[in-house]
Amino acid sequence: MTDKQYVGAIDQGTTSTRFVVFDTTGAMVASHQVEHRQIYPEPGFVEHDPMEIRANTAGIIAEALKKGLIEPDQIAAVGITNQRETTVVWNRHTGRPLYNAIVWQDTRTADMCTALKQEGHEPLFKEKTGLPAASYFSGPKIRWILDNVEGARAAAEKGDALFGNMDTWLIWWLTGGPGKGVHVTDVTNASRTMLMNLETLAWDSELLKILDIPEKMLPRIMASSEVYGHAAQNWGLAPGTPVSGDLGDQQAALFGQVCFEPGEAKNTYGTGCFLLSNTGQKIIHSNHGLLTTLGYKIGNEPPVYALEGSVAVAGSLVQWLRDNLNLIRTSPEVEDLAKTVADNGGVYFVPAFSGLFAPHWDSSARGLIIGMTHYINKGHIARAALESTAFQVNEIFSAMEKDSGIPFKSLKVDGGMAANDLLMQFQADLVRVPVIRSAVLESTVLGAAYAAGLAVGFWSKKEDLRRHWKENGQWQPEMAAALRDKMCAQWDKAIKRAAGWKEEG
Ligand SMILES: Nc1ncnc2c1ncn2[C@@H]1O[C@H](COP(=O)(O)OP(=O)(O)O)[C@@H](O)[C@H]1O
Ligand SMILES: O=P(O)(O)OC[C@H](O)CO
Repeated sequence: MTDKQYVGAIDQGTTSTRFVVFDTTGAMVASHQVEHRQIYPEPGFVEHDPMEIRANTAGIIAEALKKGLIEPDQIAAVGITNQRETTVVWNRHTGRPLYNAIVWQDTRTADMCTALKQEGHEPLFKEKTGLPAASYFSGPKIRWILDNVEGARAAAEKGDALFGNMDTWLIWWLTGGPGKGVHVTDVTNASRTMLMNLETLAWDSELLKILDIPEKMLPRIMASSEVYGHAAQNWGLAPGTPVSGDLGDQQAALFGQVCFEPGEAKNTYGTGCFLLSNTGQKIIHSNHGLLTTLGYKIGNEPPVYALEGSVAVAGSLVQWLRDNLNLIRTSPEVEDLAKTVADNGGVYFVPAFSGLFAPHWDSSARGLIIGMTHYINKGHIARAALESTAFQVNEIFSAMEKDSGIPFKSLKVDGGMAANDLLMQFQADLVRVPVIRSAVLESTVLGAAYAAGLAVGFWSKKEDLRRHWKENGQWQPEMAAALRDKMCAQWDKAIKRAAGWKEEG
């Protein structure tokens, strides 16, 4: 037990990093968030500056505590959750990254993945890691850095270069950096690398050999809730604060939405959109294009697995309407713009900006807007953009039902884009079950706080966390079945036209 009043968690997301402080009831008491630069050096490349993210993280911790009038020594423990797959390789002596972070959305390794398929390796990756050979995952990104950044391979082979996703990078710095920082990750993040064996929860030497990645550079794989190390000076935290929760953001949302039983599922609408369903201690391999992934592992308890449907582009399409087309000034304005028209006017928008993820796994697909006529105005484009998220979710929802063999009775949702009521109604119309929105849209960061708090006795057992969950809004299916089916058929046609667009090379 602890006499401290709060737990804090860092959410290192694709577009921003936030620090949130929670009390014992799971209520948010303070938070602060800053965006970081999106770096697009060429089509298909997406990078972040790891040093910028590191500096932002220190800043937001101090600012959140200041805003909430919270003293650092009132924080019992800190958790972290992160955009998954995004890959950093850095020098262990200086802490300098060898290259920018290669973001999960980046498709530069598409040809490498095609080659893995052509060489017949994909079934082994699927069987051992639950993942197809796709540019989305960390393994190919590490290999790209080793092959393309001068000196990287030699440094990795000597043990001078370390790999990490954003959790590993930040925990290493948080616990002291060069010479002191712990080099760790958790099972959920490791399960997104194409390198971890789902059964042994260890790096798989056969897969490392195929991708030619030295094991020396990989972090130690730990549970999602255990003490990894303690905060160093200069992070705005009391030195010695336990760092004790680590989950990839989508698994953190599953945990934050208290989906602890097999069959419980959640869908998070953020930059991308991710539907995860708890499958308990069973490793279920999908026959419908879903991923098998780790759900969470609490201390010494057995691991919990999940099935996942991943959508690459959801809220980021709204940001694109804002930043690249200047159709709106803020993301929430997309709802008002979409409401200026009664329907999509026949327009379908397939946002395959990073290829298509589940259930298609087509790295060569590219975005399209189809069905254009003189009648179409910006309201229709906004509406089609919002609808594209719901259509993609509907595809993974159906795949999930087919794989599990059990129809869902409802869909629990969260994430920044779930604030959009028009989208929630259209989503309910497509999936034909009630859509139930959690009162805490930031379930991601709450899940990381829960994991950190459980490890230090701030909360004694996960079952106690259920009582904190509250609903904020429900949407019932209203659309006539014939119209819904017609729209889904149009969407299928649009998807087929986006497929296979980019030539190799
Ligand atoms: N009212 C809204 N309608 C549509 N999209 C929204 C709305 N509010 C936020 N978004 C989108 O949601 C995303 C932010 O959600 P968040 O959960 O913070 O994402 P992440 O954790 O991926 O950074 C952004 O892409 C933004 O464009
Ligand atoms: O940053 P988010 O919340 O969109 O999440 C990104 C995912 O973790 C990518 O797999």
